[in-house]
Amino acid sequence: MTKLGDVKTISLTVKGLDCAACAEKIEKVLMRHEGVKGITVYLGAEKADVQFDPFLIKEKLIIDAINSLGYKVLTEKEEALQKNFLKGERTFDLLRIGFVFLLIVLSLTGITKRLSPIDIFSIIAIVVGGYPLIKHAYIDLREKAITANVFMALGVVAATVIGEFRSAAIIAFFMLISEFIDSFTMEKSRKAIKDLIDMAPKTARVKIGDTEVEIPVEEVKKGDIVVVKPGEKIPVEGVIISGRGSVNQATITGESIPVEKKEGDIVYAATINQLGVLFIKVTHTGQDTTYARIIKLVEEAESSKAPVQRVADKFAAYFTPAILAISVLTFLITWKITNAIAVIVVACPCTVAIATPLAVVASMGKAAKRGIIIKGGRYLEALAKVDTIVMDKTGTVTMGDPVVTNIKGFAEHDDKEIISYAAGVERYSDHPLAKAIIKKASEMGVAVPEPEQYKVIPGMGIQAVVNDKTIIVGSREMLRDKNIILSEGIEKYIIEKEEEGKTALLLSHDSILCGVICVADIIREESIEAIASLKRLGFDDPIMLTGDNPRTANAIASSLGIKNVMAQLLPEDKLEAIKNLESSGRKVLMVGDGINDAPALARAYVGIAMGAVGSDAAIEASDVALMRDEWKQIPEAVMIGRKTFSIIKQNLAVGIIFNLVGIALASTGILSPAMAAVAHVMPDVLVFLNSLRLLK
Ligand SMILES: Nc1ncnc2c1ncn2[C@@H]1O[C@H](COP(=O)(O)OP(=O)(O)OP(=O)(O)O)[C@@H](O)[C@H]1O
Ligand SMILES: [Zn+2]
Repeated sequence: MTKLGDVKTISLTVKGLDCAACAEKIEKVLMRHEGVKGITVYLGAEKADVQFDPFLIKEKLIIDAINSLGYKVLTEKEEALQKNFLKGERTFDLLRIGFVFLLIVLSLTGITKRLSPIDIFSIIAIVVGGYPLIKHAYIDLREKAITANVFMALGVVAATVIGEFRSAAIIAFFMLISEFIDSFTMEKSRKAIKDLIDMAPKTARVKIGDTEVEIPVEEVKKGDIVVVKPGEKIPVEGVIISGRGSVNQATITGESIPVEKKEGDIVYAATINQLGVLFIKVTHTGQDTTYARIIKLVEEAESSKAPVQRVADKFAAYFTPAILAISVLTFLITWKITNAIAVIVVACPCTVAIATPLAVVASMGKAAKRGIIIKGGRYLEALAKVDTIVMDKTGTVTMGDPVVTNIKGFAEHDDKEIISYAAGVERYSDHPLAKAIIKKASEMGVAVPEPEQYKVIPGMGIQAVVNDKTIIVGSREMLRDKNIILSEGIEKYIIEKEEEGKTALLLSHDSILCGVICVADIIREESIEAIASLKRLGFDDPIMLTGDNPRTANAIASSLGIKNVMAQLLPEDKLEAIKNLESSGRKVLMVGDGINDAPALARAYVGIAMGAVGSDAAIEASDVALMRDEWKQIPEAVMIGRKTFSIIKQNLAVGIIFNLVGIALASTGILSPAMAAVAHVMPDVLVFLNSLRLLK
């Protein structure tokens, strides 16, 4: 039973959304209904998520409300038929345009001047062509919205009233074309996102007893065993329990060089098994798979508007009343109704409205296909504006998979003893340094004792009781707090190792220093190249942040060509460092692995997480998630941002200049209403062609 106050969410597929104005209209109208709690419209995904109280309003009423605005909400069944449906609608549109065109040609070839067959043809054209315009205008007016539709209808009606039948027919014709282009362009820019969705597998072959049954992918449950043969798409996310394969993960990472997968490895939905037979135990299905979440992120990303779009929306809001005023003024000054009609006809708020979403949707889809998930239009714009690169050390410029390189025992402790105590202390730690020590212990065949009274000091080390001794493992700072003084010889040894880029961990028991363990992490080769290309993009002074000591940090930084290092930072200091940079006016692009630098990633102007595939936390914390663990995607993401933003600016300029020039020419009578209608279509086409460059 539903009761008052319950909130339910439905996700509707809505057809006919052409520009930001549509989204706003739906949001405004629906919110007026009692019981509707919230609504988000995703233009590119053609979706609306509606939160409502089922006690107060029925689902059907919400759908009807959207339909009554002239859109079409698809039921699941209709959605399945969507493609054919769309095709049908398109041919119908084309037929209508063709028909009106024919009538105009006929009327233009007429010889006689009297209201005769020619004008009658024109009038038929006006009725057929004008009908959808007038219908849309009526719907908008009923909602008290003065939109482009209203203008167009006004133009057609006004021209008809003063007996300019041919002009009216031509206006109707070009308005139809303009609407057609708008819907077509939005659809084209959605292509990259659509491609992603289309790649989702539909069926899975599940092993039941000794037989294999092919079932729809929605019916696969967690724990099922799915069989995937060579050349087949992997339908689910899971772990390989037997078999080996060569898997193309391009759908997720954008990288089409296949990855070798064996027992125990994770495979992702929508990737392709090129070689070998795989038996996969399902861990994630449906909306929980990495693939489904990537799609959802990209779809929802649009609701985060680029700031430049807010400016455009504002412009569009003032634009309409301004045009009406100019049109009236034109009439009052020139006393020519045709000039006033031309003004209304040439004015085109749609170009300004679609300029940004067109570019944003195209770029996000394109980037997603390459394994770069950008979580919103505003991050595309932010990527174009960042001026400072900050990166984390461990796991970001290094592999995050350190190994123990040296062990040195003092005061009669041998290597095995040192590593055994250290491993005991680190036994339950997730820190990469801890993993290195535990791995070394097992390589040396040393047992890992059980720690007690375990105390972690973040960014410093760990203290624990092992075999009745109080042991500390950690940085120099950790020991300094305990008043443990290092001899000159030990100090020299540590400095030497640190200058080689190794991290020295000190081990003490009962306030006596008894050993040093050196750990080294491998630098990612491609980070050197990527940092060099970032410098070419104008990021002259990249900054490295680390909790490690300054000597080790500097050794690593200098091999990357980085001069600016902030070392010995506690986790909260990293956040502070980003805050300080931003308050000094810098726009920071932070690169991290999303594991222990999530707050800094979230705080930065743009946070990019490396190797986010398989790490929910990293995808969550970042603004841009890289599905491939590759540095070269960072300059690529910056380039995508810059290119998109410059195309948006060009689009807006085209829209604004065309309108200004067009209105000037129309009000002075240089553009006739018919010519104005032709001119109206041009900026849309230009903006469309310009945005298509992003899909390349
Ligand atoms: N579990 C641990 N065992 C031993 N030493 C530790 C441990 N955790 C931290 N330390 C010491 O504290 C220092 C800083 O650790 P922190 O976790 O802040 O940075 P990190 O992950 O090593 O490097 P980065 O900041 O570049 O990611 C380490 O270099 C190490 O000396
Ligand atoms: Zn000792």
